[in-house]
Amino acid sequence: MPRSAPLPDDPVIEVRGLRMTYGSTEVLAGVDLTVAPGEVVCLLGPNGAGKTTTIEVLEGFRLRSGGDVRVLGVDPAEGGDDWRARVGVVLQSWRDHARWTPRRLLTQLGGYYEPYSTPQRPRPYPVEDLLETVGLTDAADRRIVTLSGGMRRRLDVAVGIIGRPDLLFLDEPTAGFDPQARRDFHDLVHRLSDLEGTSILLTTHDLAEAERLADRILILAGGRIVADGSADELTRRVAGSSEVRWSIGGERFVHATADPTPFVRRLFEQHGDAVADLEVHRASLEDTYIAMVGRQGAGAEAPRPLAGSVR
Ligand SMILES: Nc1ncnc2c1ncn2[C@@H]1O[C@H](COP(=O)(O)OP(=O)(O)OP(=O)(O)O)[C@@H](O)[C@H]1O
Repeated sequence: MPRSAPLPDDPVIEVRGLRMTYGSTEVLAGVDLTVAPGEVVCLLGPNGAGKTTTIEVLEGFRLRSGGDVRVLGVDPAEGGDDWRARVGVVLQSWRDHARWTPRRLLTQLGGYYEPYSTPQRPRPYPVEDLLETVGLTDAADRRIVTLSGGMRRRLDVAVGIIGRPDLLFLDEPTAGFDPQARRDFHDLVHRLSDLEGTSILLTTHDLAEAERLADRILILAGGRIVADGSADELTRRVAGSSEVRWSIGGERFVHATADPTPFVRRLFEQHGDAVADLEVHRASLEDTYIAMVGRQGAGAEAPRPLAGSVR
């Protein structure tokens, strides 16, 4: 049945039952995910979980084995030039045009987007602005082959956004970035999302980065999405508890609780000034991630408590 034109509030990505097998190996066993317009969603998962595979199917670079996939209302396997012009891609590694300069490459690529410019979304991004935005102004006329790894990566990001995409895919965009470059990149993602309304799906192994950037985090493990929510939601849902540590008269205590405030209040009501060395440790996204992925690996269903009460 033909689909009607997508509405502005339709999901930019809608995936149901995505499957991918390489030979006899099933990598994706039924992935469901949705990305709303303007959302920044981060896909996490261990090495080999299938994050790049998922992203490349959505980009239209890989043919899936099964399932229903819509990106900007179109099946990426059938996306035409006008669809592709609305999608920005930053691959894990991109090695081409080594003898060109960043300015020449971006000018050339930008030209391809001109026919797809609209009053709401002028295309391409002005090259000088973009060079400035990604911090490559001073390197704009150097041959690409002479750029450092981090500068190459900035150029990769610039290539991904030169067409002012509605939807941007970023596969491990900050691998090899120094802390300053990483912070600049995070600012750029916020700007793209807040000012340009760009929807973004990114993969990373840096959980602090996921926490800082993502409106929503998806964890891919065992071929499926095993967790979907904001960093706070996942931490509460999966780990479910904070850890309170204290000592009284030199003896140390630990207690796990979902709600540490009333627990600490009672502790002081009972023991007053005798309570020393008080620490409240909220489960981190890393605790949550390890619990989720570990649970998947063990095939167990019950949440694993982070800490038990010793008294
Ligand atoms: N073209 C291919 N042919 C056969 N197997 C492949 C192919 N591409 C990927 N794989 C396998 O599929 C699995 C998922 O790979 P993928 O690169 O999607 O994982 P990933 O989650 O992105 O991993 P990483 O975090 O290490 O980048 C891996 O076991 C990989 O070896």
